[in-house]
Amino acid sequence: MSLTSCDPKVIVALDFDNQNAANELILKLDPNACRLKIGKEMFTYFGPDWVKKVVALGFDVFLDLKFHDIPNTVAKAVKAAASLGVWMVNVHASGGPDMMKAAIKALKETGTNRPLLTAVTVLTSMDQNQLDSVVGNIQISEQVKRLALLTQECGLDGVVCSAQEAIELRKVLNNDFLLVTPGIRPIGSKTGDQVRIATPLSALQSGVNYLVIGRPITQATDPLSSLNDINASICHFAK
Ligand SMILES: O=c1ccn([C@@H]2O[C@H](COP(=O)(O)O)[C@@H](O)[C@H]2O)c(=O)[nH]1
Repeated sequence: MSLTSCDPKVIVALDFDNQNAANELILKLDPNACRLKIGKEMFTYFGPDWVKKVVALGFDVFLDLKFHDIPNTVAKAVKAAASLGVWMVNVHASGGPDMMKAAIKALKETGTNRPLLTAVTVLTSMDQNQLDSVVGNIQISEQVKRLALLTQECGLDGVVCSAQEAIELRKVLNNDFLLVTPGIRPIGSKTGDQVRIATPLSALQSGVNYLVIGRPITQATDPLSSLNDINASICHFAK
């Protein structure tokens, strides 16, 4: 079953080292059925011109470069990302309030059709031990909540978090503040390096806005069928 929606919930993470392989998949996809995410690997190999080509095909593109630097540098970087016509860009919330405020200010100055700006809270590959070795003495759920509230105070559009935190976050954040969640694994798919995972349906039931899904689609024998199955499983949430 294929499903088309004017607000596709699935963002397909294109993590390929081969542009032809990515293009082959993209040509099978429908911008009404999914959005696309281009991350550090593909951006580093294939650059801004390729991003513009994907945008020109009509896809909403999340440029997932997770900027984390001093405010002036990040402000200029998000402005450069906006010039590619992408739908969403992101920074690390742990870069702090001055950096996040500089980034959203720079985007607002680019005009009304600016990309959405989200901030990464705690990577979905991290468990409590990993977090303890970076930031001591705080539970993952608390750290995610702290960074999400800070991100909202700084005026950004949403956060990247795990769907496991969504129910608690929805209690304290504005309804229109976006929750974008990687670590999505349909039942039976390999976890890989993801730790804080959820199924597509349970994520949306928890209040998530967008599902970032890479390998369960891109590494499937039939990626289009995998995407269609996921969309069918969440058709209740399609607008
Ligand atoms: O906390 C985060 C932030 C970003 N990601 C990115 O999402 C995709 C997930 O791909 P899968 O193949 O579905 O695991 C990947 O591009 C990551 O860089 C994340 O996983 N967690």
